[in-house]
Amino acid sequence: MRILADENIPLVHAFFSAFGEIRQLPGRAIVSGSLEDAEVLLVRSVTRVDAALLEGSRIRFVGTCTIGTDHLDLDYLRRRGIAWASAPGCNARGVVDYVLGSLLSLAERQGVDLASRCYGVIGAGQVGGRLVEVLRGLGWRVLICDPPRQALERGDFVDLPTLLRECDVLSLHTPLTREGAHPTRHLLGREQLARLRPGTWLINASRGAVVDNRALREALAGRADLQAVLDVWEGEPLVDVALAELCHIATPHIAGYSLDGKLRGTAQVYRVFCEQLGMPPSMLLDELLPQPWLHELGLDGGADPAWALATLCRAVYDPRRDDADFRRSLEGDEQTRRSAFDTLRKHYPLRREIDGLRVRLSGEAPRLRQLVRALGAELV
Ligand SMILES: NC(=O)c1ccc[n+]([C@@H]2O[C@H](COP(=O)([O-])OP(=O)(O)OC[C@H]3O[C@@H](n4cnc5c(N)ncnc54)[C@H](O)[C@@H]3O)[C@@H](O)[C@H]2O)c1
Ligand SMILES: O=C(O)[C@H](O)[C@H](O)COP(=O)(O)O
Repeated sequence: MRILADENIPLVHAFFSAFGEIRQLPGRAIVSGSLEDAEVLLVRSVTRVDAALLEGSRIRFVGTCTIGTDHLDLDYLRRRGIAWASAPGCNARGVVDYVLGSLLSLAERQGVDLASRCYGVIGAGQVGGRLVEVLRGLGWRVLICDPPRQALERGDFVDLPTLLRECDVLSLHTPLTREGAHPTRHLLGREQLARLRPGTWLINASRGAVVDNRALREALAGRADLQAVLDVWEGEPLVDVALAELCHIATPHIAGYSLDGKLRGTAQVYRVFCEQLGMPPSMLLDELLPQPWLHELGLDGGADPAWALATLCRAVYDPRRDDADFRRSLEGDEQTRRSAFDTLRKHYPLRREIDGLRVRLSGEAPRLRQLVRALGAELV
């Protein structure tokens, strides 16, 4: 069996070499002429998988080691009887860590108490749902807008206008969709952005086009009170530099780039592939994941909770590091900037997730215990 894989899929050899010969290419270089006689295609989000790529090929399985599937033409795959798999939830925790790090940075810059803000989560699936749990676990006020879930469940949901009216922080976690009852392309357009409360913080770590980037640039340029954190951009890998410069944090689509999340993505697709072949999976992710370099941390029970929150989150990840690297790459001509975007992602530094952290607390410290639990770290 011949397998063609994006070169940025970690451990692809460990998981897939037993099935056949693996050839690797940069994701953007996977085009129709490069498939040759491959039967299995393993991609990440930068490869558009549709008729233009697959027509006339021998591909019979497509695996994307990502949560998002907007780069796959699923109707075409179904029509052609091509089996496919994605990796639901694989890097959700990494995105939550990114959002927490961004909130800490915004709070520090603006001298704001995070507990005093009202949070609006738009899209409460694997990522947004976990974020809601963490924020509510910290005792903060959270409103959720998720019309598809609202239509199916009886629950505590609000519509988008209510969310825009009530919330000081908006965090977007929807897929990018253009059709259906609740399309998300330009979900936040000029009209919605004009309705943001004074001092709103807007975080987008979903897909660039969920927010109208041009309208956002104009809104940020016209209102100094708004703050934006953007990990995803319309037109990636080319980014609107003026928009990036107006953002509090700007990063090259790395919110979910924890090592754990990336490896989970490979492992999840591997498991579906084994199922397709009717074979029991023999590789276990836990045996391949290295120990985190920081796996235990001690906190005094008398520590200030706000300080403890920042210390625990930043012990694992601080998005200001990625923001600084990205800003240095926003120079040069278009081609230079496109390739800098991809290079930063290809050589992304090692990062782990907060739920791999063990925290030793001295004394009773009920508030700190609640905080550690809310973050998903383990109390020892
Ligand atoms: N920046 C990154 O690194 C990164 C990492 C992971 C995922 N993502 C993106 O985040 C998206 C969400 O990931 P997930 O794992 O939570 O997906 P998910 O499918 O588990 O959840 C998406 C949620 O959005 C809701 N939704 C759909 N349309 C909506 C609308 N119009 N308004 C409000 N809610 C709506 C769905 O009902 C669902 O609950 C992915 O599709 C992907 O594009 C980005
Ligand atoms: O959908 C996802 O899982 C994320 O957006 C993922 O982190 C994208 O990373 P890429 O596939 O572009 O490497």
